[in-house]
Amino acid sequence: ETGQVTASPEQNDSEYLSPVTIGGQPLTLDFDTGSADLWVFSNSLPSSDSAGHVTFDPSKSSTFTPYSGATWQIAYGDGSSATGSVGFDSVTIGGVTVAHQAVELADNLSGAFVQDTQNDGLLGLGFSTINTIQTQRQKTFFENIMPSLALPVFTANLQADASGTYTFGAIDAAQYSGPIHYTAIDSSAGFWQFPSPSYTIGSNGASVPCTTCSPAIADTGTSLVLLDDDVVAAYYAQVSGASQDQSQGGYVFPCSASLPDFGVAIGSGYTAVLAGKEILYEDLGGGVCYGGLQSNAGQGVQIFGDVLLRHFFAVFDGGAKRFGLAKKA
Ligand SMILES: N[C@H]1[C@H](O)[C@@H](Sc2ccccc2)[C@@H]2OC[C@H]1O2
Repeated sequence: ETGQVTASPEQNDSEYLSPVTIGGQPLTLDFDTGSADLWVFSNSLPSSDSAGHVTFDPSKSSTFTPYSGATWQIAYGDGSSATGSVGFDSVTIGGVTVAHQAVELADNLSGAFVQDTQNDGLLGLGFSTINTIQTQRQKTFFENIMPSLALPVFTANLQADASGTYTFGAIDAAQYSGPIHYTAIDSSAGFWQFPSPSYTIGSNGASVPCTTCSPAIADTGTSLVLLDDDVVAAYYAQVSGASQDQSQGGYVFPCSASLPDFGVAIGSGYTAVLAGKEILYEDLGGGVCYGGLQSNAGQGVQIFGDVLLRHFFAVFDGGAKRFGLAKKA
């Protein structure tokens, strides 16, 4: 079987939200290849937290079964966090159903989630080695559905400022052109992780070997591209007027600045290049713009988020444990 759903951008393409049905209840979730928990706003949240969100009410689902005693607690790379209880229910995405999916019900959330009222929760598409359910971690939607899919894959075709697509079980030839450039992934840390041993700056920029560069992860739930400090410093050294602005939390530059192209190695065989203009992430006003490339604050991993992914067709191959990028159709 195969399934397909829309991926709708929030402001600045900061995240993408997709329709999911849980126990017959429609919710809008943020599909996140950088985590492995499926959690939803639930009616057990204080109304001050759930105001503006759609909440899942297990008592209204005829197929929900509590997982008594199980709990979960997650802390994300951006400092957000959530905790709660667990049950099992039927989860359908684009016509594809897992009958007995672990569904995590939030009963406590950090502010960023509360304020993000279009977002009713997250659907983790990472590897369940990092699922936070205790005392027994549970599988992701993709891991559960994989054996039933025509192909053990899902693809992300996110768009810049437009509605895109997640597809499960097929690599839709209508969505890309030319070859898909694959790299093997190492899932041992729970991510779609691969080496990124070089980068390029400028059109026809020479490839700069970076043997000490941190490995990269493909993370649909991260807005920006977060790079090792020396890489991001090398880029903005080529942008006149660029500076690190503590109050804005990163590199800013004059909106009129000329931005060089930037390419990152996807494994050792392919460099994904972003045009300079695609590096302008947000106009902060007053002629100051915020960059889509920022520091990973020494996290030891480079995070290739939506600023990169929205310019490519991305293949997450759970069968062959590989990640691939292609040009969009
Ligand atoms: N994988 C990512 C995850 O999806 C988000 S969680 C999130 C927080 C607030 C609003 C929306 C989502 C967080 O930022 C980077 C990393 O952690």
